[in-house]
Amino acid sequence: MPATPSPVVWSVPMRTRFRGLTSRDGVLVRGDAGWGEFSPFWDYDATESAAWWRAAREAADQGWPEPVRATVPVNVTVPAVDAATAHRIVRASGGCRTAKVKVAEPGQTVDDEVARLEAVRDALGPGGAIRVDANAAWDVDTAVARLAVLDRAAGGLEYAEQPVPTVDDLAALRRRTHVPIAADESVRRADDPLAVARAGAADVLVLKVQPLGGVRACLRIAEDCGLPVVVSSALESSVGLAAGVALAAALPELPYACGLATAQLLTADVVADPLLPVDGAVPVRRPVPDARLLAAHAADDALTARWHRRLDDVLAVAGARGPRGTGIPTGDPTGSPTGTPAGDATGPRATWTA
Ligand SMILES: O=C(O)CCC(=O)C1=CC=C[C@@H](O)[C@@H]1C(=O)O
Ligand SMILES: [Mg+2]
Repeated sequence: MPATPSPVVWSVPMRTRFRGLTSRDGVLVRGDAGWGEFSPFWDYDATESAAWWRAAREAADQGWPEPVRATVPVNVTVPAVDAATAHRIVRASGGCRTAKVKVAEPGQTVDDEVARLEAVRDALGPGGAIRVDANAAWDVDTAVARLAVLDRAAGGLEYAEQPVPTVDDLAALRRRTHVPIAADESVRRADDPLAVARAGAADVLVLKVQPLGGVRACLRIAEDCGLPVVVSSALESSVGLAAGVALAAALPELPYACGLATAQLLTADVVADPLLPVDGAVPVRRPVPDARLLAAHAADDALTARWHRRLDDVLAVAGARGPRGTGIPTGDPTGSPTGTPAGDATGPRATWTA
């Protein structure tokens, strides 16, 4: 049976608006080691997106380091939804005992956040862990005041993720709150991902495989930063999520549940066996794209062309290799020795010039 040509552009609606997104799209590329996902958010330019491409090529051409564990504990991710919906999401999470709750959503109030956190605590029970993510929305004074309120509402916060924008802000906030601070954007969008650790500005580092350039790059950050780390997704399909799971599986220490249950935020997936939590954990495995699902969720011509142009820009900036490592990326008519998807051949044949 002919395999699905690589690269393939996919698009899937989100179950709930998250990060301003109502749908998620990206590119899957296949190499000798299997399938990789290149899916930088559209606000990342070609220079920043080069790391995302390196992560995809690592997955496709090299594969990942050996795991030291067979399952990865994961948190449920609660978007900026009403209290009843938040409660339902936590209860339907597949046994997650940690919840990350979005706060500081534009247009919402502290009362919305308090109600959401109280509902999440009720759904989790007293033994659960609750963390919040403000995506750098507050100034330091606002963060000091707001974290005190949200800590009470949650019945105790495990940590607050990127409450404020800069490394200096994180350091200043850390001196004024007892809530532990996790750095996310200050790691993945920084020229030096270790700067926040060297500044003593965080208690935890968030590692996302695609923005940081791959599993091995993240393992080096984890080794060098001298802080506990938590793995989190970039809202990928299960093909891309598998890289985050591989990172979490290879880390010597895993003190926190990982933000890798985000397949739950998508209405569909490109694999027949999505990476979803069972009893609060995701198994360490590498799902293979399903040809029929790729066809069902193939991006339209306009979006496919947009991704073609984007990858041309990234390849030009980064001097990166195209799909299949050739430098002249073309549709791949042959099957891959590993990771050949189930089903009959489908999907658009794409050709990209380097
Ligand atoms: O960490 C999680 O629980 C899920 C992933 C997640 O929250 C995010 C993924 C990508 C970008 C952001 O929207 C957000 C984050 O800031 O961590
Ligand atoms: Mg974050």
